[in-house]
Amino acid sequence: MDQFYRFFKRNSLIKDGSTIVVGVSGGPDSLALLHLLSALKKKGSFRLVAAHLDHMFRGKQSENEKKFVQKYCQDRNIEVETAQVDVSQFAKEKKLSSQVAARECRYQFFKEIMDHYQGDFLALGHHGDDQIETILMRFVRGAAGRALAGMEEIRPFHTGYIIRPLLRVTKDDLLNYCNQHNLNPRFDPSNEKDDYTRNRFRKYVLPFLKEENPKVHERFQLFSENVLEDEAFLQELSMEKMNKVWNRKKDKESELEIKPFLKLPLSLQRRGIQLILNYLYKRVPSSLTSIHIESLLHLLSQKHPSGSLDLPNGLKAVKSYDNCLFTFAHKKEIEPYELELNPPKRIVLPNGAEISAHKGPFPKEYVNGNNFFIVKEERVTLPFIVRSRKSGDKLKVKGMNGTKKVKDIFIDEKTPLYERDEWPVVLDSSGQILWLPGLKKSSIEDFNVTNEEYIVLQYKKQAVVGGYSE
Ligand SMILES: Nc1ncnc2c1ncn2[C@@H]1O[C@H](COP(=O)(O)OP(=O)(O)OP(=O)(O)O)[C@@H](O)[C@H]1O
Repeated sequence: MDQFYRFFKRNSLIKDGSTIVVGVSGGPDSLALLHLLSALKKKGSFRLVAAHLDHMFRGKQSENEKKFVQKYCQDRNIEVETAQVDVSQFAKEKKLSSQVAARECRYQFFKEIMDHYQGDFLALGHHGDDQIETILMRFVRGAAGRALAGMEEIRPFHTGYIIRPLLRVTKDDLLNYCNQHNLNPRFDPSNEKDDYTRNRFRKYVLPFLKEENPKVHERFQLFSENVLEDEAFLQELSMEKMNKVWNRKKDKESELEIKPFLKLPLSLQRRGIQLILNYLYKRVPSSLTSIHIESLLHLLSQKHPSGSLDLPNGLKAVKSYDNCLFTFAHKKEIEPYELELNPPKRIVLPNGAEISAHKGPFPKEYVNGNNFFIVKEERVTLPFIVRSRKSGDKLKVKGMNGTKKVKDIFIDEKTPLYERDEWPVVLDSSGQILWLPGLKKSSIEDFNVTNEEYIVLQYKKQAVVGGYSE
Protein backbone atom coordinates (compact mmCIF):
# COMPACT_ATOMS: atom_id res chain seq x y z
CA MET A 1 0.00 0.00 0.00
CA ASP A 2 2.93 2.24 -0.74
CA GLN A 3 0.71 4.19 -3.08
CA PHE A 4 -1.52 5.15 -0.20
CA TYR A 5 1.36 6.59 1.84
CA ARG A 6 2.80 8.30 -1.18
CA PHE A 7 -0.49 10.11 -1.65
CA PHE A 8 -0.03 11.84 1.70
CA LYS A 9 3.66 12.52 1.12
CA ARG A 10 2.95 13.97 -2.30
CA ASN A 11 0.24 16.22 -1.05
CA SER A 12 1.76 17.09 2.35
CA LEU A 13 -1.79 17.64 3.31
CA ILE A 14 -2.56 16.46 6.70
CA LYS A 15 -1.28 18.80 9.33
CA ASP A 16 -1.22 18.05 13.03
CA GLY A 17 -4.67 18.53 14.43
CA SER A 18 -6.51 17.94 11.11
CA THR A 19 -9.75 15.98 11.15
CA ILE A 20 -10.45 13.36 8.50
CA VAL A 21 -13.96 12.06 8.06
CA VAL A 22 -13.94 8.78 6.15
CA GLY A 23 -16.99 7.47 4.30
CA VAL A 24 -17.33 3.78 5.11
CA SER A 25 -19.97 1.70 3.36
CA GLY A 26 -18.69 -1.55 4.88
CA GLY A 27 -17.52 -2.74 1.45
CA PRO A 28 -13.91 -3.74 0.72
CA ASP A 29 -12.73 -0.40 -0.68
CA SER A 30 -13.78 1.85 2.13
CA LEU A 31 -12.98 -0.72 4.80
CA ALA A 32 -9.43 -1.00 3.47
CA LEU A 33 -9.27 2.80 3.42
CA LEU A 34 -10.43 3.00 7.02
CA HIS A 35 -7.86 0.40 8.03
CA LEU A 36 -5.08 2.26 6.22
CA LEU A 37 -6.09 5.59 7.68
CA SER A 38 -6.18 4.25 11.22
CA ALA A 39 -2.70 2.79 10.68
CA LEU A 40 -1.53 6.17 9.39
CA LYS A 41 -3.14 7.88 12.36
CA LYS A 42 -0.87 5.94 14.68
CA LYS A 43 2.09 7.64 13.00
CA GLY A 44 0.57 11.09 12.84
CA SER A 45 -1.74 13.04 15.04
CA PHE A 46 -4.96 13.66 13.18
CA ARG A 47 -8.47 12.91 14.26
CA LEU A 48 -10.30 10.16 12.37
CA VAL A 49 -14.08 9.85 12.22
CA ALA A 50 -15.83 7.09 10.29
CA ALA A 51 -19.19 7.98 8.77
CA HIS A 52 -21.74 5.50 7.47
CA LEU A 53 -25.13 6.18 5.93
CA ASP A 54 -27.72 3.43 5.70
CA HIS A 55 -29.69 4.15 2.52
CA MET A 56 -32.36 1.63 3.65
CA PHE A 57 -32.39 0.04 0.20
CA ARG A 58 -32.15 -3.52 1.37
CA GLY A 59 -33.99 -3.64 4.73
CA LYS A 60 -32.31 -5.87 7.29
CA GLN A 61 -29.26 -6.39 5.11
CA SER A 62 -28.57 -2.63 4.98
CA GLU A 63 -29.08 -2.35 8.69
CA ASN A 64 -26.62 -5.16 9.27
CA GLU A 65 -24.02 -3.26 7.26
CA LYS A 66 -24.54 -0.29 9.53
CA LYS A 67 -24.12 -2.50 12.61
CA PHE A 68 -21.05 -4.06 11.07
CA VAL A 69 -19.38 -0.65 10.56
CA GLN A 70 -20.35 0.44 14.08
CA LYS A 71 -18.93 -2.71 15.65
CA TYR A 72 -15.78 -2.62 13.54
CA CYS A 73 -15.09 0.92 14.74
CA GLN A 74 -16.02 0.37 18.36
CA ASP A 75 -13.73 -2.69 18.54
CA ARG A 76 -10.86 -0.55 17.30
CA ASN A 77 -11.62 2.60 19.19
CA ILE A 78 -12.43 4.57 16.07
CA GLU A 79 -14.98 7.35 16.37
CA VAL A 80 -18.02 6.55 14.24
CA GLU A 81 -21.21 8.29 13.16
CA THR A 82 -24.11 6.57 11.42
CA ALA A 83 -27.52 7.60 10.16
CA GLN A 84 -30.45 6.08 8.29
CA VAL A 85 -32.29 7.78 5.45
CA ASP A 86 -35.18 6.35 3.46
CA VAL A 87 -33.56 7.13 0.10
CA SER A 88 -36.30 5.42 -1.96
CA GLN A 89 -38.86 7.78 -0.44
CA PHE A 90 -36.56 10.77 -1.02
CA ALA A 91 -36.02 9.69 -4.65
CA LYS A 92 -39.78 9.47 -5.19
CA GLU A 93 -40.42 12.91 -3.69
CA LYS A 94 -37.65 14.58 -5.66
CA LYS A 95 -38.21 12.53 -8.83
CA LEU A 96 -34.60 11.34 -8.88
CA SER A 97 -33.10 8.00 -9.82
CA SER A 98 -32.23 5.94 -6.74
CA GLN A 99 -28.50 6.27 -7.50
CA VAL A 100 -28.63 10.05 -7.75
CA ALA A 101 -30.82 10.31 -4.67
CA ALA A 102 -28.43 8.07 -2.68
CA ARG A 103 -25.52 10.25 -3.67
CA GLU A 104 -27.34 13.42 -2.71
CA CYS A 105 -28.35 12.05 0.71
CA ARG A 106 -24.85 10.69 1.34
CA TYR A 107 -23.13 13.98 0.54
CA GLN A 108 -25.61 15.86 2.70
CA PHE A 109 -24.84 13.47 5.55
CA PHE A 110 -21.09 13.94 5.02
CA LYS A 111 -21.51 17.70 5.17
CA GLU A 112 -23.34 17.45 8.46
CA ILE A 113 -20.61 15.25 9.93
CA MET A 114 -17.93 17.63 8.66
CA ASP A 115 -19.76 20.51 10.32
CA HIS A 116 -20.16 18.63 13.56
CA TYR A 117 -16.49 17.59 13.78
CA GLN A 118 -15.08 20.60 11.97
CA GLY A 119 -13.71 18.14 9.44
CA ASP A 120 -10.96 19.24 7.09
CA PHE A 121 -11.10 16.23 4.77
CA LEU A 122 -13.60 13.70 3.57
CA ALA A 123 -11.78 10.54 2.50
CA LEU A 124 -13.52 8.27 0.00
CA GLY A 125 -12.56 4.78 -1.15
CA HIS A 126 -12.66 5.27 -4.92
CA HIS A 127 -9.85 3.34 -6.56
CA GLY A 128 -8.13 3.01 -9.92
CA ASP A 129 -10.77 0.72 -11.44
CA ASP A 130 -13.51 3.18 -10.43
CA GLN A 131 -11.49 5.86 -12.18
CA ILE A 132 -11.27 3.86 -15.42
CA GLU A 133 -15.03 3.23 -15.34
CA THR A 134 -15.80 6.88 -14.65
CA ILE A 135 -13.60 8.18 -17.45
CA LEU A 136 -14.92 5.66 -19.98
CA MET A 137 -18.55 6.25 -19.01
CA ARG A 138 -18.13 9.98 -19.38
CA PHE A 139 -16.30 9.60 -22.64
CA VAL A 140 -19.01 7.37 -24.08
CA ARG A 141 -21.74 9.72 -22.84
CA GLY A 142 -20.07 12.60 -24.66
CA ALA A 143 -18.46 14.58 -21.85
CA ALA A 144 -15.90 17.22 -22.70
CA GLY A 145 -13.10 19.19 -21.05
CA ARG A 146 -12.22 18.53 -17.45
CA ALA A 147 -15.15 16.14 -17.03
CA LEU A 148 -13.02 13.67 -19.00
CA ALA A 149 -10.49 13.68 -16.18
CA GLY A 150 -12.89 11.61 -14.08
CA MET A 151 -12.47 11.93 -10.34
CA GLU A 152 -9.92 14.25 -8.80
CA GLU A 153 -7.59 13.05 -6.07
CA ILE A 154 -8.27 16.24 -4.16
CA ARG A 155 -11.06 18.69 -4.68
CA PRO A 156 -12.74 21.33 -2.55
CA PHE A 157 -15.82 20.08 -0.73
CA HIS A 158 -18.00 21.94 1.74
CA THR A 159 -15.70 23.36 4.43
CA GLY A 160 -12.66 21.35 3.33
CA TYR A 161 -11.63 18.83 0.69
CA ILE A 162 -12.57 15.45 -0.66
CA ILE A 163 -9.52 13.23 -0.84
CA ARG A 164 -9.26 9.96 -2.73
CA PRO A 165 -6.00 8.33 -1.69
CA LEU A 166 -6.70 5.02 -3.49
CA LEU A 167 -6.94 6.14 -7.12
CA ARG A 168 -3.56 4.56 -7.88
CA VAL A 169 -4.49 1.10 -6.63
CA THR A 170 -6.84 -1.48 -8.09
CA LYS A 171 -9.86 -3.28 -6.74
CA ASP A 172 -7.78 -6.48 -6.61
CA ASP A 173 -5.13 -4.71 -4.54
CA LEU A 174 -7.83 -3.71 -2.07
CA LEU A 175 -9.40 -7.18 -1.94
CA ASN A 176 -5.95 -8.65 -1.25
CA TYR A 177 -5.39 -6.05 1.43
CA CYS A 178 -8.70 -6.96 3.10
CA ASN A 179 -7.74 -10.65 2.99
CA GLN A 180 -4.28 -10.06 4.42
CA HIS A 181 -5.73 -8.11 7.32
CA ASN A 182 -8.80 -10.29 7.84
CA LEU A 183 -11.10 -7.34 7.41
CA ASN A 184 -14.07 -9.42 6.31
CA PRO A 185 -15.92 -6.70 4.37
CA ARG A 186 -19.60 -6.77 3.35
CA PHE A 187 -20.48 -7.10 -0.31
CA ASP A 188 -23.30 -5.07 -1.80
CA PRO A 189 -25.15 -7.30 -4.33
CA SER A 190 -26.27 -4.27 -6.35
CA ASN A 191 -22.62 -3.88 -7.47
CA GLU A 192 -23.21 -6.95 -9.68
CA LYS A 193 -26.45 -5.85 -11.36
CA ASP A 194 -26.20 -5.46 -15.12
CA ASP A 195 -28.80 -2.70 -15.18
CA TYR A 196 -26.35 -0.09 -13.89
CA THR A 197 -24.11 1.35 -16.61
CA ARG A 198 -21.10 1.36 -14.31
CA ASN A 199 -21.51 -2.34 -13.58
CA ARG A 200 -21.59 -3.16 -17.30
CA PHE A 201 -18.34 -1.28 -17.87
CA ARG A 202 -16.83 -3.11 -14.90
CA LYS A 203 -17.95 -6.50 -16.11
CA TYR A 204 -17.40 -6.24 -19.86
CA VAL A 205 -14.79 -3.57 -20.57
CA LEU A 206 -12.38 -3.62 -17.65
CA PRO A 207 -11.28 -7.27 -18.01
CA PHE A 208 -10.29 -6.62 -21.63
CA LEU A 209 -8.29 -3.50 -20.76
CA LYS A 210 -6.56 -5.23 -17.87
CA GLU A 211 -5.62 -8.10 -20.11
CA GLU A 212 -4.03 -5.68 -22.56
CA ASN A 213 -2.21 -3.87 -19.78
CA PRO A 214 -2.44 -4.99 -16.15
CA LYS A 215 -1.37 -1.52 -15.09
CA VAL A 216 -3.94 0.23 -17.26
CA HIS A 217 -5.29 2.05 -14.19
CA GLU A 218 -2.00 3.93 -13.96
CA ARG A 219 -2.38 5.03 -17.57
CA PHE A 220 -5.86 6.32 -16.87
CA GLN A 221 -4.75 8.11 -13.72
CA LEU A 222 -1.92 9.80 -15.60
CA PHE A 223 -4.34 10.73 -18.38
CA SER A 224 -6.66 12.22 -15.76
CA GLU A 225 -3.91 14.33 -14.22
CA ASN A 226 -2.73 15.55 -17.63
CA VAL A 227 -6.25 16.50 -18.61
CA LEU A 228 -6.61 18.48 -15.39
CA GLU A 229 -3.36 20.34 -15.97
CA ASP A 230 -4.15 21.14 -19.60
CA GLU A 231 -7.67 22.13 -18.72
CA ALA A 232 -6.59 24.47 -15.93
CA PHE A 233 -4.38 26.31 -18.40
CA LEU A 234 -6.91 26.41 -21.25
CA GLN A 235 -9.69 27.33 -18.87
CA GLU A 236 -7.80 30.36 -17.62
CA LEU A 237 -6.99 31.40 -21.15
CA SER A 238 -10.57 31.05 -22.36
CA MET A 239 -11.90 32.96 -19.35
CA GLU A 240 -9.53 35.80 -20.17
CA LYS A 241 -10.65 35.87 -23.81
CA MET A 242 -14.32 35.30 -23.08
CA ASN A 243 -14.49 38.22 -20.66
CA LYS A 244 -14.10 40.47 -23.70
CA VAL A 245 -16.95 38.97 -25.73
CA TRP A 246 -19.38 37.68 -23.15
CA ASN A 247 -21.87 39.72 -21.18
CA ARG A 248 -23.14 37.70 -18.22
CA LYS A 249 -26.24 39.85 -17.66
CA LYS A 250 -28.67 38.56 -15.03
CA ASP A 251 -28.10 35.06 -13.70
CA LYS A 252 -30.67 33.61 -16.11
CA GLU A 253 -29.17 35.14 -19.22
CA SER A 254 -25.92 35.71 -21.06
CA GLU A 255 -25.11 37.44 -24.29
CA LEU A 256 -22.26 36.57 -26.62
CA GLU A 257 -20.74 38.81 -29.30
CA ILE A 258 -20.44 36.41 -32.17
CA LYS A 259 -17.82 38.03 -34.45
CA PRO A 260 -14.94 38.36 -31.96
CA PHE A 261 -15.91 35.01 -30.45
CA LEU A 262 -15.47 33.28 -33.80
CA LYS A 263 -11.96 34.74 -34.10
CA LEU A 264 -10.84 32.68 -31.07
CA PRO A 265 -9.20 29.29 -31.71
CA LEU A 266 -11.76 26.49 -31.81
CA SER A 267 -10.50 24.91 -28.60
CA LEU A 268 -11.12 28.16 -26.75
CA GLN A 269 -14.51 28.58 -28.42
CA ARG A 270 -15.55 25.16 -27.09
CA ARG A 271 -14.40 26.00 -23.59
CA GLY A 272 -15.97 29.43 -23.86
CA ILE A 273 -19.35 27.86 -24.60
CA GLN A 274 -18.81 25.52 -21.67
CA LEU A 275 -18.07 28.53 -19.43
CA ILE A 276 -21.35 30.15 -20.43
CA LEU A 277 -23.25 26.95 -19.80
CA ASN A 278 -21.58 26.36 -16.43
CA TYR A 279 -22.50 29.90 -15.49
CA LEU A 280 -26.13 29.55 -16.47
CA TYR A 281 -26.82 26.06 -15.19
CA LYS A 282 -26.53 25.89 -11.43
CA ARG A 283 -25.82 22.23 -11.95
CA VAL A 284 -24.92 21.17 -15.48
CA PRO A 285 -27.50 18.53 -16.52
CA SER A 286 -26.10 15.13 -17.39
CA SER A 287 -28.05 15.24 -20.66
CA LEU A 288 -25.82 18.08 -21.86
CA THR A 289 -23.18 16.57 -24.13
CA SER A 290 -20.45 17.63 -26.51
CA ILE A 291 -23.04 17.28 -29.29
CA HIS A 292 -24.80 20.35 -27.85
CA ILE A 293 -21.53 22.27 -27.84
CA GLU A 294 -20.86 21.30 -31.46
CA SER A 295 -24.41 22.28 -32.48
CA LEU A 296 -23.96 25.65 -30.78
CA LEU A 297 -20.69 26.24 -32.59
CA HIS A 298 -22.42 25.37 -35.84
CA LEU A 299 -25.27 27.80 -35.11
CA LEU A 300 -22.82 30.60 -34.34
CA SER A 301 -20.56 30.05 -37.32
CA GLN A 302 -23.16 29.48 -40.06
CA LYS A 303 -23.92 32.42 -42.35
CA HIS A 304 -27.63 32.70 -41.61
CA PRO A 305 -28.12 35.77 -39.36
CA SER A 306 -30.70 34.22 -37.06
CA GLY A 307 -31.57 30.88 -35.57
CA SER A 308 -32.03 29.21 -32.24
CA LEU A 309 -31.18 26.03 -30.42
CA ASP A 310 -32.95 24.35 -27.52
CA LEU A 311 -30.65 23.05 -24.82
CA PRO A 312 -31.51 20.79 -21.85
CA ASN A 313 -33.63 22.09 -18.96
CA GLY A 314 -35.27 24.88 -20.93
CA LEU A 315 -32.15 26.84 -21.85
CA LYS A 316 -32.33 28.40 -25.28
CA ALA A 317 -29.64 29.98 -27.46
CA VAL A 318 -31.07 32.64 -29.78
CA LYS A 319 -28.79 33.97 -32.48
CA SER A 320 -29.59 37.28 -34.04
CA TYR A 321 -27.00 38.98 -36.24
CA ASP A 322 -23.91 39.71 -34.16
CA ASN A 323 -25.28 38.51 -30.84
CA CYS A 324 -26.37 35.26 -29.33
CA LEU A 325 -28.60 35.34 -26.30
CA PHE A 326 -28.59 32.37 -23.91
CA THR A 327 -31.74 32.47 -21.85
CA PHE A 328 -34.01 30.38 -19.66
CA ALA A 329 -36.79 32.90 -20.06
CA HIS A 330 -39.06 31.18 -22.53
CA LYS A 331 -40.03 33.57 -25.22
CA LYS A 332 -42.04 35.90 -23.08
CA GLU A 333 -45.55 36.58 -24.25
CA ILE A 334 -44.88 40.20 -25.03
CA GLU A 335 -47.96 42.30 -24.41
CA PRO A 336 -48.45 45.07 -26.94
CA TYR A 337 -48.37 48.42 -25.17
CA GLU A 338 -49.41 52.02 -25.81
CA LEU A 339 -48.42 54.91 -23.56
CA GLU A 340 -49.06 58.63 -23.70
CA LEU A 341 -46.23 61.09 -23.42
CA ASN A 342 -46.97 64.73 -22.81
CA PRO A 343 -44.03 67.01 -22.01
CA PRO A 344 -42.67 67.38 -19.41
CA LYS A 345 -42.68 63.69 -18.59
CA ARG A 346 -40.49 60.63 -18.41
CA ILE A 347 -41.75 57.12 -19.02
CA VAL A 348 -40.16 53.74 -18.49
CA LEU A 349 -40.89 51.21 -21.20
CA PRO A 350 -41.51 47.48 -20.87
CA ASN A 351 -38.02 46.76 -22.28
CA GLY A 352 -36.41 48.76 -19.45
CA ALA A 353 -35.57 51.79 -21.61
CA GLU A 354 -36.84 55.29 -20.91
CA ILE A 355 -38.09 58.20 -22.99
CA SER A 356 -38.28 61.70 -21.63
CA ALA A 357 -39.95 64.75 -23.15
CA HIS A 358 -39.61 68.41 -22.20
CA LYS A 359 -40.04 71.82 -23.76
CA GLY A 360 -37.13 74.15 -23.89
CA PRO A 361 -34.41 75.73 -26.02
CA PHE A 362 -32.56 73.72 -28.59
CA PRO A 363 -30.25 71.49 -26.48
CA LYS A 364 -26.58 72.36 -26.70
CA GLU A 365 -25.57 68.72 -26.22
CA TYR A 366 -27.62 67.65 -29.19
CA VAL A 367 -25.70 65.56 -31.60
CA ASN A 368 -27.30 64.38 -34.73
CA GLY A 369 -27.93 60.86 -33.42
CA ASN A 370 -31.04 58.78 -33.07
CA ASN A 371 -31.33 59.02 -29.31
CA PHE A 372 -32.86 62.51 -29.58
CA PHE A 373 -35.90 63.71 -31.46
CA ILE A 374 -36.38 67.46 -31.57
CA VAL A 375 -39.42 69.12 -33.03
CA LYS A 376 -41.35 72.37 -32.86
CA GLU A 377 -44.73 71.98 -31.20
CA GLU A 378 -46.67 73.30 -34.20
CA ARG A 379 -45.44 70.43 -36.37
CA VAL A 380 -47.03 67.67 -34.19
CA THR A 381 -50.28 66.89 -32.39
CA LEU A 382 -49.81 66.21 -28.69
CA PRO A 383 -49.73 64.01 -26.75
CA PHE A 384 -47.09 61.72 -28.21
CA ILE A 385 -47.93 58.04 -28.28
CA VAL A 386 -45.25 55.50 -27.47
CA ARG A 387 -46.26 52.01 -28.44
CA SER A 388 -44.99 48.65 -29.62
CA ARG A 389 -44.79 48.02 -33.35
CA LYS A 390 -47.82 47.12 -35.44
CA SER A 391 -47.74 45.36 -38.77
CA GLY A 392 -47.68 47.86 -41.60
CA ASP A 393 -45.87 50.55 -39.58
CA LYS A 394 -43.97 52.87 -41.94
CA LEU A 395 -41.63 55.78 -41.38
CA LYS A 396 -40.82 58.64 -43.69
CA VAL A 397 -37.12 58.42 -42.98
CA LYS A 398 -35.25 61.69 -42.58
CA GLY A 399 -32.90 62.29 -45.50
CA MET A 400 -34.59 59.70 -47.68
CA ASN A 401 -37.26 59.88 -50.33
CA GLY A 402 -40.40 57.87 -49.65
CA THR A 403 -41.24 55.67 -46.70
CA LYS A 404 -39.64 52.62 -45.24
CA LYS A 405 -41.29 49.75 -43.38
CA VAL A 406 -40.41 49.62 -39.69
CA LYS A 407 -39.85 45.90 -40.15
CA ASP A 408 -37.16 46.60 -42.77
CA ILE A 409 -35.50 49.17 -40.52
CA PHE A 410 -35.17 46.50 -37.83
CA ILE A 411 -33.62 44.14 -40.36
CA ASP A 412 -31.19 46.74 -41.73
CA GLU A 413 -30.21 47.87 -38.24
CA LYS A 414 -29.71 44.23 -37.19
CA THR A 415 -32.01 44.64 -34.21
CA PRO A 416 -32.18 41.23 -32.49
CA LEU A 417 -35.50 39.46 -33.10
CA TYR A 418 -36.19 39.17 -29.38
CA GLU A 419 -35.99 42.96 -28.98
CA ARG A 420 -38.28 43.94 -31.83
CA ASP A 421 -41.68 43.31 -30.24
CA GLU A 422 -40.84 45.54 -27.31
CA TRP A 423 -39.02 48.24 -29.25
CA PRO A 424 -40.79 51.62 -28.89
CA VAL A 425 -42.37 53.38 -31.85
CA VAL A 426 -43.10 57.08 -31.23
CA LEU A 427 -46.05 58.74 -32.96
CA ASP A 428 -48.04 61.88 -32.46
CA SER A 429 -51.79 61.90 -31.81
CA SER A 430 -52.57 62.26 -35.49
CA GLY A 431 -50.99 58.85 -36.07
CA GLN A 432 -47.84 59.92 -37.92
CA ILE A 433 -44.81 57.87 -36.94
CA LEU A 434 -42.07 60.24 -35.81
CA TRP A 435 -39.26 58.19 -34.47
CA LEU A 436 -37.87 54.71 -33.86
CA PRO A 437 -35.74 55.61 -30.84
CA GLY A 438 -32.10 54.70 -31.19
CA LEU A 439 -32.60 53.68 -34.85
CA LYS A 440 -34.21 56.18 -37.23
CA LYS A 441 -36.30 59.33 -37.23
CA SER A 442 -38.79 60.78 -39.64
CA SER A 443 -38.31 63.84 -41.79
CA ILE A 444 -40.74 65.69 -39.51
CA GLU A 445 -37.69 66.48 -37.44
CA ASP A 446 -36.89 69.20 -39.89
CA PHE A 447 -35.69 72.16 -37.92
CA ASN A 448 -33.47 75.16 -38.15
CA VAL A 449 -31.73 76.00 -34.95
CA THR A 450 -33.40 79.14 -33.61
CA ASN A 451 -33.94 80.66 -30.20
CA GLU A 452 -37.52 79.45 -30.16
CA GLU A 453 -38.92 76.69 -27.98
CA TYR A 454 -38.68 73.04 -29.03
CA ILE A 455 -39.96 69.76 -27.71
CA VAL A 456 -36.98 67.60 -26.90
CA LEU A 457 -37.46 63.84 -26.71
CA GLN A 458 -34.61 61.72 -25.41
CA TYR A 459 -34.21 57.94 -25.42
CA LYS A 460 -32.04 55.98 -22.97
CA LYS A 461 -31.74 52.27 -23.62
CA GLN A 462 -31.27 51.62 -19.92
CA ALA A 463 -33.66 53.55 -17.68
CA VAL A 464 -31.93 55.59 -15.00
CA VAL A 465 -32.98 54.17 -11.66
CA GLY A 466 -34.91 56.56 -9.44
CA GLY A 467 -35.99 60.12 -10.08
CA TYR A 468 -38.92 59.49 -12.39
CA SER A 469 -41.69 61.97 -12.62
CA GLU A 470 -44.01 58.99 -13.24
N1 LIG B 1 -23.35 4.12 2.58
C1 LIG B 1 -22.20 4.76 2.64
N2 LIG B 1 -21.82 5.35 3.78
C2 LIG B 1 -20.63 6.00 3.85
N3 LIG B 1 -19.78 6.11 2.84
C3 LIG B 1 -20.11 5.54 1.68
C4 LIG B 1 -21.33 4.82 1.52
N4 LIG B 1 -21.38 4.37 0.27
C5 LIG B 1 -20.25 4.78 -0.34
N5 LIG B 1 -19.47 5.48 0.50
C6 LIG B 1 -18.15 6.08 0.22
O1 LIG B 1 -18.09 6.43 -1.14
C7 LIG B 1 -17.08 5.67 -1.80
C8 LIG B 1 -17.54 5.31 -3.18
O2 LIG B 1 -18.77 4.69 -3.13
P1 LIG B 1 -19.17 3.57 -4.15
O3 LIG B 1 -20.51 3.10 -3.82
O4 LIG B 1 -18.87 4.09 -5.51
O5 LIG B 1 -18.04 2.56 -3.81
P2 LIG B 1 -17.97 1.02 -3.67
O6 LIG B 1 -17.20 0.53 -4.85
O7 LIG B 1 -19.28 0.43 -3.40
O8 LIG B 1 -17.02 1.04 -2.38
P3 LIG B 1 -17.02 0.12 -1.12
O9 LIG B 1 -16.30 -1.10 -1.52
O10 LIG B 1 -16.31 0.89 -0.07
O11 LIG B 1 -18.49 -0.08 -0.82
C9 LIG B 1 -16.88 4.45 -0.90
O12 LIG B 1 -15.62 3.88 -1.08
C10 LIG B 1 -17.03 5.08 0.45
O13 LIG B 1 -15.88 5.78 0.83
